[in-house]
Amino acid sequence: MAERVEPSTAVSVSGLFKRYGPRTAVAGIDLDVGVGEAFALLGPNGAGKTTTVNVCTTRSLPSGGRVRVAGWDVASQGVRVRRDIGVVTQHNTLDRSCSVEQNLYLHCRLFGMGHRSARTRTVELLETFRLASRARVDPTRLSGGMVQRLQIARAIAHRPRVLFLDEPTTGLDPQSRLSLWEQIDLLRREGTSVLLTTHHMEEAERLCDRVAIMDHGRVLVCGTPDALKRECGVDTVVALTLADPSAVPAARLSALAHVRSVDTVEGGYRIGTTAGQAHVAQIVTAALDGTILHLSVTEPTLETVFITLTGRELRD
Ligand SMILES: Nc1ncnc2c1ncn2[C@@H]1O[C@H](COP(=O)(O)OP(=O)(O)OP(=O)(O)O)[C@@H](O)[C@H]1O
Repeated sequence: MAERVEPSTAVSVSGLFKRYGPRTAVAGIDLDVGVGEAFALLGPNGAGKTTTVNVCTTRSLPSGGRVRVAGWDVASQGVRVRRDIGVVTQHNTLDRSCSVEQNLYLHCRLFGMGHRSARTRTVELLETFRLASRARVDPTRLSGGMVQRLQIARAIAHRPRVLFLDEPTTGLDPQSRLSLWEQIDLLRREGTSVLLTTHHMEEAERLCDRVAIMDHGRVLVCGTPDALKRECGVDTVVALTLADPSAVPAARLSALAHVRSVDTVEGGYRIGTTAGQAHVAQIVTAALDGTILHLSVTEPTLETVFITLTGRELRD
């Protein structure tokens, strides 16, 4: 009988390294996802998010470190891990030779359910994921949003303890994204632990209790979205679009009191300040030479946190 540690965490990653030949994809990370928690790995392309998920879901072996999922060790207890997880990868892995309902039914049978329970579960999932009217159609005839709903429905059909979602809404239109977020909320309320990867900061913030920001195979920071934003040292972000940005040197803005960061963006600057909105006027005055076309004053986001940490934008 394989040894199992009753998990206090859904996912426990300790000193994980993953190398592909000379390339280090994950450079020694530590993470814990609590039972019932929704956790996001947020970062740009190539940060190491998918590699981390691949190790957690036993698709690839760690080069170093230890990973436990639902209490099982991914390297030595892979079969046990696989029974306790649901996985939605970045690719459409639906069986195109089967109908929508058969994709669900066969998954249930593969995970050991009898005919009757598999039928009942299939009907329940079709209803929950609003796919009942498409039950008999071929998955190639579904919209992108429906494909993702079906992939999630299938991933949770056997009631896994931990659900892994790799970029679940990439490529979806805003309405389908919102609808998928509602489905993920539902799973959360039912107590499923969720680890999702995304490069979409609103998604991380909207869906997850905690976020780890990754870059170049490392975790830069980890915490609740509110804590990360508080700790980034910026409380107001002023975005300026100028007719002539060259007339306003970045150094002039950086030299202003309470300005913490100045990033050059297309057509202007994004300025992080530490003095609330009280000092926006001094920024406006300093930028008048460039003729201001647009000005916005917002609170920091996870994007601000990423920029503060790396000097780069999260989006490509
Ligand atoms: N099978 C592989 N062989 C070689 N290098 C790989 C392999 N898989 C990933 N990498 C490299 O490891 C690094 C991390 O990739 P990974 O896919 O984990 O990043 P990511 O954050 O998930 O980004 P994306 O959103 O683009 O998938 C990248 O430099 C990538 O090229």
